[in-house]
Amino acid sequence: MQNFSGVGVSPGRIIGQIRQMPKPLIEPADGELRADSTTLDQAASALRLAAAAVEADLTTRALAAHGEAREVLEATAQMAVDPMLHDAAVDVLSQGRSAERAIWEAGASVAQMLVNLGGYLAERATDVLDVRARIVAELRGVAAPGVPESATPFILVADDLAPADTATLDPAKVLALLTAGGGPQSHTAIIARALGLPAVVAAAGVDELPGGTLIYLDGASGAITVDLGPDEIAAADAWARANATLAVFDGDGRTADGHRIPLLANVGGSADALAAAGAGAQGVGLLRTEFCFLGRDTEPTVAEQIAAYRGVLDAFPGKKVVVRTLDAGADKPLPFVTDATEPNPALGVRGYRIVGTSRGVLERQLSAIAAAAADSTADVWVMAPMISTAEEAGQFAALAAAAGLKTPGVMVEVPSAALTAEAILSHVEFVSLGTNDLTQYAMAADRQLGPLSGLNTPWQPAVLQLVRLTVAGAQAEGRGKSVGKPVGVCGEAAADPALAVVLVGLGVASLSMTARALAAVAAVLSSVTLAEARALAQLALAAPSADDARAAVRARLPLLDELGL
Ligand SMILES: C=C(OP(=O)(O)O)C(=O)O
Ligand SMILES: [Mg+2]
Repeated sequence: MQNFSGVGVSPGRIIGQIRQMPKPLIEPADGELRADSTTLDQAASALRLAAAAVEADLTTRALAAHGEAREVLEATAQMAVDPMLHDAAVDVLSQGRSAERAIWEAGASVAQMLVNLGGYLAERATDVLDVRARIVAELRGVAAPGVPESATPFILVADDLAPADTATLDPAKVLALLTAGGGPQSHTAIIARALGLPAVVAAAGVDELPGGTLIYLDGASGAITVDLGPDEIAAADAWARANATLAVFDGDGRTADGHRIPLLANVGGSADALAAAGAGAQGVGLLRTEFCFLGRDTEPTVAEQIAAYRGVLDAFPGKKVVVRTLDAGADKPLPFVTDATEPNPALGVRGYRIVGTSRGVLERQLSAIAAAAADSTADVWVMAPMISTAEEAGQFAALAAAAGLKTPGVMVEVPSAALTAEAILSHVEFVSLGTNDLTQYAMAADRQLGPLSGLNTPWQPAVLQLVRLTVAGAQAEGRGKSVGKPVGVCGEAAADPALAVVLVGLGVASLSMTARALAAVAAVLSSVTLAEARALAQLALAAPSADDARAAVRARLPLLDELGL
């Protein structure tokens, strides 16, 4: 059978059987009619049988689950045989519609009714829609939507994974992720790194592989091998051994000659923060506050915000925590601030820009951050996303000061900010490079698109130059002062151990990443002196292409191969 190649986005070499994520269910056509040969009674009983099968399946899964997951599955199982849903479907059936169309329409009207009732019941609307899709799949004899069930661990293969799919992944069951679509900064890639799962994206054709196929996946090189030999078995064994040594970070990021580089964590809420603290993170370099409120239709109250931020601060007493104000828009829309009709959301009202369109939201958020900080021993820094000009940085600093926050900073994730870093830093205390967006905007390549993954890498010469210019801007701003203002990195580039060394060589003062990457980055960083890191940075800057830069640096970091990174 043919081998495949994609873009490696989360390292790890693994052999396992694949399970295909079912294709998204297609809605039964509006007006789809029942076959003439099927009576109303026959259609109603087919519907009842399909619903009972869905109930049985969900109940079996509930029995194997624990805690909250069990309760959710039990409740969803009951929903499958809910008499109100069934009666509504029979009503539609009696108008001559097919069983699939009947349950589809009945599910929509029951879900709408729950939404109208509001509160807890409104939250059940998604369960009804999930159950309706499962019943349609059962009636059609195709696999139910969602992550497939399996008694044994497997490599999950999909076209691409949505945030809702990745949220239900069980890391004990899923060995690795492999997608035909998606890009290096897509949700699949970010979640894989956060869960520590090896992953390859943009491997065209893998979604056609038969379920159960045994494959070898290399999450660093992007290679997928279907014809396994002794080399693949040895590589997977070596990775399993090396991975065990990469499980611990001693909480002190430094180069071989003892130059300290704090290694911080990117988190989306208190659960992440607790895990990051457990993994030795020296603080939080990026709290993505929008992740605390994804899916909310309304602005969280100040009290709700204080509680969410306090949960993160409490995990890091006495340590630095950089709280980023809402970065809503583009790939992270929040209905209460995002205009869903924007023609070009990545270039739209995103991040800090909501200050001009959603009056008071930023001010209320800053006051919530200040209140949470006042109650905490954490060293709270506050940072604005999507800053394009020095004026915006100045306005943000003024708003932060008005809220009583002392350490304002901004992200450098738009090329204009990198080019004007000196002026920006005259207004704020620090900057943090968001290499995910900086790459997307420098290369004019949507960060979510697999076909553009060659452009969309922070190894691109243009992106490395923008990092260099940002550091140069900070140095110019600090000239004549006893201490300069720090430039950190909180984009995914910091989680790539080879690139982390280059960033340090370019003059970056701290690195923030998914907690899972801390140990690997710390190990590789401590294998080079600062002078060696600087030499590697020069090598990368001099390379004619992203691939050349990566290959030249990797060739001089033998530890990467030894550790399977
Ligand atoms: C860290 C970044 O922000 P986000 O990924 O949340 O857009 C970035 O753009 O690099
Ligand atoms: Mg960003």
